Amino acid sequence: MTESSVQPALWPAPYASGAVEATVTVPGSKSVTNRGLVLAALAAEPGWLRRPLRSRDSLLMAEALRALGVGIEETVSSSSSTSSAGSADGTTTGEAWRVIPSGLHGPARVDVGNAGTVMRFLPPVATLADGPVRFDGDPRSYERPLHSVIDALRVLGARIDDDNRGSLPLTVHGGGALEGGPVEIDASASSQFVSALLLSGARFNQGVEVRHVGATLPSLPHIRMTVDMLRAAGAQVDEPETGGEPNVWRVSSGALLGRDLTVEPDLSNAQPFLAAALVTGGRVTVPDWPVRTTQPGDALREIFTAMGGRCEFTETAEGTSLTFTGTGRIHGVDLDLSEVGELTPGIAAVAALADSPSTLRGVAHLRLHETDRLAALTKEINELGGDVTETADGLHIRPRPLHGGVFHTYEDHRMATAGSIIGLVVNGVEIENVGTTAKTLPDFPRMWTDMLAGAGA
Ligand SMILES: O=C(O)C1=C[C@@H](OP(=O)(O)O)[C@@H](O)[C@H](O)C1
Ligand SMILES: C=C(OP(=O)(O)O)C(=O)O
Repeated sequence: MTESSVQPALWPAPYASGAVEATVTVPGSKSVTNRGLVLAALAAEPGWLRRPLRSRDSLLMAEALRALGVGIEETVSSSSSTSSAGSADGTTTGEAWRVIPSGLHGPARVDVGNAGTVMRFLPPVATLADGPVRFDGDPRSYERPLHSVIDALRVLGARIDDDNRGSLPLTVHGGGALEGGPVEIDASASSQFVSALLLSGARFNQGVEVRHVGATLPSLPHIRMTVDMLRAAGAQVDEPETGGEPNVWRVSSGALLGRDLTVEPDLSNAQPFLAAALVTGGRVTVPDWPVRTTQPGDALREIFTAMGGRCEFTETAEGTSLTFTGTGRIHGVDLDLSEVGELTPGIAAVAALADSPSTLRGVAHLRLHETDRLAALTKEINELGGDVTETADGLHIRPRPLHGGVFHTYEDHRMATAGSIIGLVVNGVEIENVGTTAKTLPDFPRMWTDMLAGAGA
C-alpha cells in the first residue's frame, strides 16, 4: 500500500438520495477472457472470443500474446457462432476477437502491468517460444509473488533469469518446447500459480502434474474455472474434485481445440451494482447472469442475501437475468472468504454500513493483491469514521456512522468501487483516481452515474 506522489484527480462519489432502480449490463469476465486468450493462443486451430472484456488487464494479455506472434483480430461480429467477422446483413451484436495461433517467437517483451493473470499465466507460455521473452510491469508487480511459478518452471525444464530472485522483472529463455512432468508448488499465496501451470500444461512434452504442498489454497473457484475451460478445449485433466488425489492436478499432453467462446459477464464486477441495491434499499437487474458458472462472484447471491437483500432469476427471450433487491436493512456477517477473496473489498464496504459487526476471514493473501487490501480497507474506512481492525487473516468491522472524506485507492480497482459503494449513502466521499477501475471495468464512472440517474443522484 504505497500512496503515489502525484495527486490524482478526486472523483466525487455520487450520493443516492433514493433507492437505486436500474438494469446494468456488466462487461465480460476478466478471468474468463484472459484464460480464453491463453488457451486460444495455444490451440491447434483458430478460435473466437465473443463479448470479451476490453480492459487494461485483458488488453495487456492480448498485446503480450501478439508480441509472441499470435494473431488477435478485434472485430464487431454477429452472434452466430459460424459467421465470420461483420455479418453480411450488417447485424452487429457485440465485439468478438478472432485468435489465430502460430509458432511462438522470441525475442519479445511483455508488459504485465499489475495483472496477476498476465504475470502468472504467461511465463509458462513463454517457455514454448523460440527465444527470450522479457517480462516487466508496474512497480507493484515486483512485489507480487511469482516465485512458485518460476521455481516450478525450472523444475519442468525452463531457463529463467530473475534479476529480483523470485519476482519481476525476469526473462524466460524459451527453447521452443518444455519437457514438463511432475512438480510440487506452494500455492498458498495465489491460486493463479496452479492455474498458470495447468493452462500451458497440455503443450508440454509430458503434460504437467501439479501437487500443491502449502497449508492453504485460496480462490478454488478460479482453479475450477481453469479446469473447466481446459476440458472445454479438449484437454484431458485429472483433478481432486472429480475423483483425483487431493491437491493434485494433472493435464495430459495433447492438442487444444480452437473454441467459439462467449464470455460471461464479470460477476465480481457486478458486485458494486448489487451492493448499490443492498445499501439503498433499491433494485438492480444484471442481464445474462450465468445459471451455471465457476466465477466466484456467483457467491454474491448468497452473501448479499445473508447481508439483507434477496435475489431472483428471471427468464427472458434474451437469457437469464438476476434481480437483486435491497430490503433497507443491512446485516453484519461472519464469513470465510478464502474461496472468493476478490469480493472482500465490496463486502467490507457494505459491512461498514451494516446494523451489526462483521468478521471476514481466510483472506491473508489479499495483502499481496493490487495493494495490501486489508491495510488499505482498514485505513480508508477508518478515515471516514469507521472502526475496522485487521486480524491475522482478515478484517473485523464494527459499523459506525461515517462521514465524507477522500477515499484513497492505491491503484486498486476494487478499492475504487468499494469507496463508491460507501459514497452512495455517505455524503461527501471523494474517490482518489477512479480511473484505476480501468484494470477490469474502464467504464465504471459512467455506468455508476447511469445506474443512479433514476435515483436522484
Ligand atoms: O485466476 C484468476 O483469474 C484469479 C484468481 C484469484 O487470484 P488469487 O488466488 O491470487 O486471489 C483472484 O483474486 C483474481 O482476481 C483472479
Ligand atoms: C486480485 C485481483 O486481480 P489480479 O488478477 O491482478 O490478481 C482482482 O481483480 O481482484
